[in-house]
Amino acid sequence: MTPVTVVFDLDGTLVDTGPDIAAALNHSLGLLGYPPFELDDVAKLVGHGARALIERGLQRQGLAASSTDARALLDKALPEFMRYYAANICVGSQPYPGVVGVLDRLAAAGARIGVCTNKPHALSTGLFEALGWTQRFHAVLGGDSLAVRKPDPQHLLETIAQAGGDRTRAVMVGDSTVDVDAAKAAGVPVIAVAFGFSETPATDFGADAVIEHYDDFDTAFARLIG
Ligand SMILES: O=C(O)COP(=O)(O)O
Ligand SMILES: [Mg+2]
Repeated sequence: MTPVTVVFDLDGTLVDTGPDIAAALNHSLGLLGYPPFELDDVAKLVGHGARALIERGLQRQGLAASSTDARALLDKALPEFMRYYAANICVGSQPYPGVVGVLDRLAAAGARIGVCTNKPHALSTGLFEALGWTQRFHAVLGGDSLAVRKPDPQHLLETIAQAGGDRTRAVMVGDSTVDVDAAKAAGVPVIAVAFGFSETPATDFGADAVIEHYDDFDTAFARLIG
């Protein structure tokens, strides 16, 4: 039988990366003279990749995203964000409680495991190296791996394919609307985690299941995959 494929989002789903994203954002915008953001505020800006994060950060500082000033500042801040974050990729980041057990159980059961993230690919693999997780995943597709990204379903479908799986035997796990929207458009059942980075409650995403903790993963997963 075709093996089951489980595709995880990264930020806010596998790993609480908030502290290191906040440090890199505050560093890069701090160099341009902006005051630091609180951790909770940064979490609300994450989900659409590094460029969007800085754009949204500048917006919160009162700069219209389309203005010439904002674009010039973005061009300065983005390389500095990437440099600082790559050098400090796993200082305060922590896997969510119970996630290692879930990954271990899925691997033991022969599942294909993929990561579909809007985080740049190099930062994603850098984080997995720092955590000693590189061998856990059959495919990792970042926000810059394809010409499209979540919520485009192709990002998820390509992750499933590269993991060696099949769309008809797959589940997506994510913390934001872009994850759920990509999964729905791809026709893949989706579990939303309620503990990630989202401005809106996970129960509003329209996911097939919502879990508050990875202790509840196995039950939700069994119900969806049959
Ligand atoms: O880095 C981001 O903006 C989003 O990353 P995610 O897709 O893993 O949540
Ligand atoms: Mg996420």
